[in-house]
Amino acid sequence: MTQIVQRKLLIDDAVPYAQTIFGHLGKVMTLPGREINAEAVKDIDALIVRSRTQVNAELLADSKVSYVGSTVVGLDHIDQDYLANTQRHFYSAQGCNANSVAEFVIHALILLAEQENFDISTKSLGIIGVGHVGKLLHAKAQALGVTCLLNDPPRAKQEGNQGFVDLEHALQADIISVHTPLTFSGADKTYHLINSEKLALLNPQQILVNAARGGIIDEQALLQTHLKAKITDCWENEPNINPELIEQSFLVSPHIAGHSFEAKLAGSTMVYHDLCSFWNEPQKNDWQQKLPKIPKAITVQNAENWQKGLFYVLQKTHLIQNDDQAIRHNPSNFEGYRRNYPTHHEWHKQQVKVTKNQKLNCILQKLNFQLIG
Ligand SMILES: NC(=O)c1ccc[n+]([C@@H]2O[C@H](COP(=O)([O-])OP(=O)(O)OC[C@H]3O[C@@H](n4cnc5c(N)ncnc54)[C@H](O)[C@@H]3O)[C@@H](O)[C@H]2O)c1
Ligand SMILES: O=C(O)[C@H](O)[C@H](O)COP(=O)(O)O
Repeated sequence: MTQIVQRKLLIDDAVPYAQTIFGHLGKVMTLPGREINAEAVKDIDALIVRSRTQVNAELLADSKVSYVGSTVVGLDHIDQDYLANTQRHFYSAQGCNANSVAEFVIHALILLAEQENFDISTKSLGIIGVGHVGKLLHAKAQALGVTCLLNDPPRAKQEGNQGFVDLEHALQADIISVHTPLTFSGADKTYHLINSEKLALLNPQQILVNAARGGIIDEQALLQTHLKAKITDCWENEPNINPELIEQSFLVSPHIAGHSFEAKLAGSTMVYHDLCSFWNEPQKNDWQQKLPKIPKAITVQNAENWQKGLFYVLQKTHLIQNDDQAIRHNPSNFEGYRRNYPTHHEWHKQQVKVTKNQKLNCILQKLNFQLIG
């Protein structure tokens, strides 16, 4: 009689619904991403990580892992050459959290606009890196009437310069938001892309957002740069973040821009589908019926203007100030807060009932809210 050997999966315990989604494929074990080590993966067939596990020879050399899935987008923690050279299958959920990040950036900017009393539609936005996140941010910013300057040399080389500007030009925008990967080599490497020389081009009226990766902006140089506002979701040396940058930032958060419920679930689902096909197993999607219901509708009444109405709606979907407060006075809470991050939903899941303000209706529609009655 042939004995069926059950496959073993080790999954970062921050992957939502790990057991529910992957359970039928084998024995599921979970560990915090930072605790996944060579000993833990020795006997594992499929390793599924987020961003906190360094996946390289040191981790995998003594293991039988043949499949590595990443339910996030950044690749700076994965030695892809090693995986390819050792014939290990690798898949990452590219694009899974792009909408979450784009929504986070727009929300942060509307919060700033309301607190500083300016009209966002009068501002220009320089988007550095126009991939999954950058494209969605561009579309949402355009919906608000914001003029965008797009910088993406790798795309410009492939597609032609039309529609793109160089970095120095993009850095002239009122607001600059960085959305490149963190890379350390090649013609377009991004490590300290925004260095002291580039920061010296900025003036005290500009706003700089980093929801991409710590290290793309030179943090030491940033600390010497006076700006209207710094919005910091990604940091050098996470989770040991720089208290001075906290103090200097208008809004801080513990690397959660991509942490909407839908984004996390999309990451898990994309890896699950890939693993099913790698193991030639049929997909089971019945777990989707167990997901939480859509949040209740938001009603906007008598908004003074479209920006105030939009701000009201955004705050009902997600109080991003809570993310700030969670670490501002207690930076050691960085990792704990993001690991137990409160659920919030993306705008396309949210019903909104608006009265009278046609412009607000139109903008909410362009931002993919569900307008009712
Ligand atoms: N804060 C978060 O929670 C969060 C969530 C998702 C992604 N991220 C980070 O954001 C990055 C972007 O995500 P994405 O899904 O848009 O990735 P993507 O690969 O779809 O897009 C990245 C874009 O950056 C461009 N690029 C590369 N080098 C560049 C350079 N030197 N200058 C300008 N552009 C350059 C690429 O050509 C590409 O178009 C990820 O690599 C990840 O590190 C952070
Ligand atoms: O790279 C990404 O996709 C994002 O930065 C993502 O939010 C990181 O996820 P983490 O494992 O750190 O929660």
